[in-house]
Amino acid sequence: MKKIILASKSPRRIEMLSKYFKDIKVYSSEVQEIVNPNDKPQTTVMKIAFEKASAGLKLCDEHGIIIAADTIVYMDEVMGKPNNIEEGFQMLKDLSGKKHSVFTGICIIDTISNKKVVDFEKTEVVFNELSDNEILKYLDLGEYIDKAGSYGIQGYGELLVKKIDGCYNNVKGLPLSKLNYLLKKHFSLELL
Ligand SMILES: Cc1cn([C@H]2C[C@H](O)[C@@H](COP(=O)(O)OP(=O)(O)OP(=O)(O)O)O2)c(=O)[nH]c1=O
Repeated sequence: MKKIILASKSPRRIEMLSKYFKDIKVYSSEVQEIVNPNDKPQTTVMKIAFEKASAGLKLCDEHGIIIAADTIVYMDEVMGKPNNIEEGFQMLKDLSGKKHSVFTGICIIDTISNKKVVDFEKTEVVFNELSDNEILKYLDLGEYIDKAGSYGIQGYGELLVKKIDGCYNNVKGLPLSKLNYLLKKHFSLELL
């Protein structure tokens, strides 16, 4: 069994992957997440996931399957992680009562064969109408800080969400079904 190497510091990604692979190796790949406004959102997340996996490849000193991902919220423009509470407030105000898309790019690299696969998943999310007071109460909980679009669907952010169409884990940052599909198809490996 090949070693699974996760090039991500995201606690959600570590937890989701650890459920299926007992002994994963984690490398925190610090890459500058550059967004070209002319790129489609799926191109943006695939490019960044590729950069993260490539940074992981440079850092790691053992062979295995490197997995990296990048998640953005998209509504007319890319929403990454907020830099401060004011940005968090503005993002949630913009998302209030509307539909947006969450894109996650995945990159998988086999360090021995050097095979590289990049793909993405998209989930549509509809938000409830949020009053300013509700937004402020949510921000006060602090969970917005390290999340694209300033919310976490897996946390108190569940109360902001009216409905979703697509993969739930994709919104959390790692579309496990798509990952399983890609591992099976390209690397003869599967989660179960
Ligand atoms: C929309 C949404 C995002 N997120 C998270 C998933 C991602 O971790 C994060 C977006 O940031 P990313 O840049 O994708 O990832 P990261 O910085 O957390 O980790 P790394 O670069 O080391 O891999 O937002 C949630 O946890 N829940 C949600 O509902």
